[in-house]
Amino acid sequence: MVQEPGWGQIHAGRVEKGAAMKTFGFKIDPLTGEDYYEVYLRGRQLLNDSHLNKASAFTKEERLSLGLDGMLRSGVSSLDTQANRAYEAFLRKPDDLERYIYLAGLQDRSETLFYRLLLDHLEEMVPIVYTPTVGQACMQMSHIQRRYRGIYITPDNIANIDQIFQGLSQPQVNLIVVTDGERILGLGDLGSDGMGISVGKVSLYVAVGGVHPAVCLPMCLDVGTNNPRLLEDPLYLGIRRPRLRGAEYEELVEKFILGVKRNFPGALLQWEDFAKQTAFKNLDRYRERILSFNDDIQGTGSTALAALMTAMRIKKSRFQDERYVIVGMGQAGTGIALNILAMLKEEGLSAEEARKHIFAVDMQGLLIEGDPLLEGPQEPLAQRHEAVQGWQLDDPSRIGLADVIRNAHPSVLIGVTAQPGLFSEAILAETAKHSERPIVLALSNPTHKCECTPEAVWKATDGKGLVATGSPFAPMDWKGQTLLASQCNNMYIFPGVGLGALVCKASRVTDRMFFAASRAISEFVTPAQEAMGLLLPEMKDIRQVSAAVAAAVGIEARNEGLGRLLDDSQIEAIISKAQWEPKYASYRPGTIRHAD
Ligand SMILES: O=C([O-])CC(=O)C(=O)O
Ligand SMILES: [Mg+2]
Repeated sequence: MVQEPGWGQIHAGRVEKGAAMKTFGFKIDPLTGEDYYEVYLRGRQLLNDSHLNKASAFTKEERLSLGLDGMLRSGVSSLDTQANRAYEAFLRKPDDLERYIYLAGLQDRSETLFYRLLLDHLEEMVPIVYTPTVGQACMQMSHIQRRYRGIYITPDNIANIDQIFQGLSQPQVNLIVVTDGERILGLGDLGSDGMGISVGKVSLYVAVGGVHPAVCLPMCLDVGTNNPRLLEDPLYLGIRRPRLRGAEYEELVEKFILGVKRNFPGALLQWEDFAKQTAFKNLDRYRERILSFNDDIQGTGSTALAALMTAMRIKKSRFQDERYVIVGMGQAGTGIALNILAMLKEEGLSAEEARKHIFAVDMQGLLIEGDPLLEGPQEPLAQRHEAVQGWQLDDPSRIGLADVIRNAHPSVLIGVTAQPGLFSEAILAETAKHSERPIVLALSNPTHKCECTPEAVWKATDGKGLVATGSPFAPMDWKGQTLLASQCNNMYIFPGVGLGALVCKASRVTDRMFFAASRAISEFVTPAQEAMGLLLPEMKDIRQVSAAVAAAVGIEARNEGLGRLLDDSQIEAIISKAQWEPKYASYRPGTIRHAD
């Protein structure tokens, strides 16, 4: 008789001493070399496990050997047929939020089927499980919550972090995406409703990067919220109190990091959607102590760098031939500006020379040395007083964007402000006066927050401007030619960086690895795509782009002495083998083992 483990048995039935029972293990048959999963669940529990459930795709043999007889309708569907059935259901949903809820439900039922469907309809579904609909879902998460996914750490349970991690049933954890929900996309503090963003990023790690879904863990540090809408909402499911701050917050983060290191040594941690100050502090404090990076600072910064690299190639110019204005010194703006600074230095400019090329504008106007509002990472981006002497200003108390355009003649405009229309007709016309082929990155999301449309740039520059935007825009015909604007989103970077760092066992994620990733992305853009104005690859190629990014990261890790010592072709081969494809593994019933 097949034994179905009950609760007590699950906790007593430990595969390793001190660990909860795993639901399955990755195995290879030594005789045949076949890969298979040794499955420890039976019957209804197997059907309820999203990593293992095949539903109608369980074969007749599996139904008998895994205690499923009678629990399924007799028809056996292939994964493709299941995906067709699921697509029909998806299309029946009336709006994007309902489509999100449907896909979340599907992911809870069968990860393999969810990822098959997502990969088959990537361009249609990425905007649902990810930006922009994931934002809408996070706004209402306590109202649409279905099954829980991932792990919530709170001030009340941080002391039990080891038990919590050891209670996970997945076979291993290699990748963690964590948020504290304080700055979700451009939507502000969403408390632990922000878990949706960790879940969405993990979905892209799997679909786009090819990381195995059973080794990923979305996490949320629920440390309260300062959002009155949530605090007053009777349905809100997070901790109902103001955010933990200062030493208490830092202590919790420290215990969290130590918990991750103790339980999952070698795992990669992605910081996601923290508020700016916390984001920089955590990155700085932990990047040498744990394999980690910040997606909003480094990920977005590197995607923008890739777009700029392509633009330079199209223009046949170097970074030092351009002058840059970056408006909005949040995480993305600062990350982009620091990357440009690094490229200028790589081209041989001194820090002082490089500084002269960058005009960073925030709330207070152009950043100038000595400004008491300057934050740590912004110091090398502030202009010297001499650089702006003699400028003609609209208002002598503040140097605004229009002043910078008129006096400094920048050829690259980067907006990360969430101020729609900031790059007005007048701004674009003035820019075009001094630069025949300006580069404009209007990165604010969603669409209605964009600093300008691609069309406005092409109108101001007679179709010569090079544009990328945060949200997707339709192509445009310009004098018989099709012009395109790329979507500049960190999804081009993080899945590949994560895959490369993990597979090549990097001990840290360095800035040079991000540069290598940016180069790999830019090199993926073909001359034909460049001719249409694309600065980044097309979404349909994103899985191969992620493999190229992963290989570039692995090679750079090796070169820096931080990763596996393999030659380039070996690295490419292990990356391509590592990319998980959504298809059903074969299962063999394993014996449920008990702790001694
Ligand atoms: O998730 C995205 O689309 C980009 C991102 O990291 C953010 O806006 O915070
Ligand atoms: Mg983010």
